[in-house]
Amino acid sequence: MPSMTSSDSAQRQSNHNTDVNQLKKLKAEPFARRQKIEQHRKSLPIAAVEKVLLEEVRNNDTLIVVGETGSGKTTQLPQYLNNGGFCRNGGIIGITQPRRVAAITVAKRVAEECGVALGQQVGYAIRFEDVTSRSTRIKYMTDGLLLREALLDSYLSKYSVIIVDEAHERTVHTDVLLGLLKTVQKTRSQGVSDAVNIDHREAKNGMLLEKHNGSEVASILKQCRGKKLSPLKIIIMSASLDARVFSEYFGGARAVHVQGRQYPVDILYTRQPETDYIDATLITIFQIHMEEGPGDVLVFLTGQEEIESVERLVHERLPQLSESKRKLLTFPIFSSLPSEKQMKVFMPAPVGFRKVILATNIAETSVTIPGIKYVIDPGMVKVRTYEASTGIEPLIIIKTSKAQALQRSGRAGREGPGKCYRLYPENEFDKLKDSTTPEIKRCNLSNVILHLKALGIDDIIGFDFIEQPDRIAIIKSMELLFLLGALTEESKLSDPVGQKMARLPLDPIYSKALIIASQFNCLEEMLIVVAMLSVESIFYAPREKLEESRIALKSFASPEGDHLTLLNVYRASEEFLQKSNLVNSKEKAEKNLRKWCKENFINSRSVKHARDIHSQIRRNAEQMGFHVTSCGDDLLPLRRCLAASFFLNAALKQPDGTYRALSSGLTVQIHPSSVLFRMKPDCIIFDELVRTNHNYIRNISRIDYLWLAELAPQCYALQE
Ligand SMILES: Nc1ncnc2c1ncn2[C@@H]1O[C@H](COP(=O)(O)OP(=O)(O)OP(=O)(O)O)[C@@H](O)[C@H]1O
Repeated sequence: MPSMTSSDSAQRQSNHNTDVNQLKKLKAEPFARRQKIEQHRKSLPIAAVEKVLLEEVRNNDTLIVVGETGSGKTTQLPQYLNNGGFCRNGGIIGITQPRRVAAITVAKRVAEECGVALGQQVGYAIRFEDVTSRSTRIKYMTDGLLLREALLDSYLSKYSVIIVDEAHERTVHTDVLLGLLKTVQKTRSQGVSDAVNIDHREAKNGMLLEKHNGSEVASILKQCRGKKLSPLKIIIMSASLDARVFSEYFGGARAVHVQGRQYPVDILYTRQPETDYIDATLITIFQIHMEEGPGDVLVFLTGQEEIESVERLVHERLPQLSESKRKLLTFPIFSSLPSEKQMKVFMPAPVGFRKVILATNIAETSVTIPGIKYVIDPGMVKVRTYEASTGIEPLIIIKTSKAQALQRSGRAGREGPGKCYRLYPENEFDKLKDSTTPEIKRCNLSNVILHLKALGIDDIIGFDFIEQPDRIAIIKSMELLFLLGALTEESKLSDPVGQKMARLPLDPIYSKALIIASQFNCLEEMLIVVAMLSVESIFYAPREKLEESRIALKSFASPEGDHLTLLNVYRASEEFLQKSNLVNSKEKAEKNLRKWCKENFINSRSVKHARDIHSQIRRNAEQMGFHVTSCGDDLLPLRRCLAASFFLNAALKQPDGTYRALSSGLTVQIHPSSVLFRMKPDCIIFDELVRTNHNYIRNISRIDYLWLAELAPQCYALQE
């Protein structure tokens, strides 16, 4: 054993001191952080009315809470309710958000505030991802997810309180959820009071529940007994809500206003309207960067393309600045970006750097992005619309509503005073619509109808929507469901096709594809195709390496089209990962896969996302009793199966090389990203139609024209 010299000993001593100090620091850090969080919580405007709010919820079954952005509604109210005893008897407080990113980030924040691990007392659930456990009491989720839960438990019996957050957004899911919650609340309180009465009588007469008239009451009562159903409390929440509409809908429900915002936000307008808002955005980014103090910038743009072009322009101009001023980093965030990549915007910028986040309206509500002090709002937003006559859903760019403008400015001023640059004159703001047209009035309703039917609500036109959707849109969507075999001629959910389609968390056409694939013995392949179609941008082609990326794509390309190409990519990536796993640790294998993807111009995050979706839908399919079998090397059944499910998106080549979509009669063109762009087969099916300056169709497969009449006789007949 080496002898210890005095200097060694001194070294050891100093090491020991460092260790102790580090330990102390480690222990002190969370403590200091917790103290800071506690102080922050107390300083929020909502903290002053905690007791009042609890009283209001106790006294009212439905409550509308309006409070300025950043006042603490989303993060605090669920915690108050939990501490106030609303989770007694195992009840859960569910909070719905219109967007995944909000559900995830808010849950993380609240778990931290509560000092618990995410997924324990505080968790979240979004489609394809459930981070909750038996001990979860505060659960953030998307509104769509709660709707799906209602299919399995129509009384939403595990929830004692449901908070519908950001209700002003009026997404189609929010609107359907409101109608559903209204019914559930009524049934549950009826059930509970009946249960009390009957229990009382039962005790007196020794009568058995089963003898009671009315099978519905009896079944509710069974649930009430088994699960101790309590009345459901509903809270509707937003910063920019017309409380009157919601109050009337819930029979005169009480509305409370939480006064005060945490920090002031200075709103600046332009003097003149801007002719080119992208250019104005760029100028404002650099103006802030050159003239304003520290703080990150959040820019609202309309979509991925705009975001990528602004990002490119920023990087082109950056080298023109002096070296010390080049410390500016850009981060994109849009909905088709995988969650892990979206989360990058929440990481602090390196010291000395300014972060510029280029976002769609995904970052508009509920989220707090640390460091944001400046918001740039050009006042535009991209929305999906629905043309019932052609059945297409074009995306158009329109002006935001006042409610959206307020939400956007509310993203500054969350950690300190902020500034919002609206790139239009002040008098333009006054002309904006108060709120956005509810999505239910401008979308394809087939999913909604399928869902309501599965919940046992057959009379769609008579359903108590907060605002009635267009009758023609309802009829068109029912027609689509009928042609897919989901509805019977009496407009009932068909058994088993419609029932199965409603249970799968997918668009009706994708669900249909899985159902047929299980009959065609190619479900294994179709699960992969559907998972790959559910993510965006599998391939990327950087401008400077266009030729290389084209060559890479060729090695996966199938002459039959994009669906089989996607299958090839998925399989090749799986094969690579499996081989790599044999000789490497899991982390190393994943790292190698990322490298492989990069070399092949494949978006590794999209492939990972597709893998996650694949395992989730495969689980769903197995739980539903589907047999997951493969068609092997002969992919003909898969192609026939695509024709049998996507038949409503069939198109025929015309002499000039464009296509005619058979169901809408529209002239469409193959998108340049398709492997069939040059081949142009005679008859094809496509996955989606995107309207830009052309009607582009994407994700296309070659089919045989005769298959249409054979596999979709309800739609097509052979001409004599
Ligand atoms: N992830 C986070 N990181 C840091 N601070 C946060 C985070 N989430 C919330 N906060 C802080 O808590 C405050 C209250 O946030 P909360 O989301 O509860 O407000 P809100 O009233 O629901 O606002 P909004 O209507 O904009 O959703 C924010 O202003 C911010 O200071």
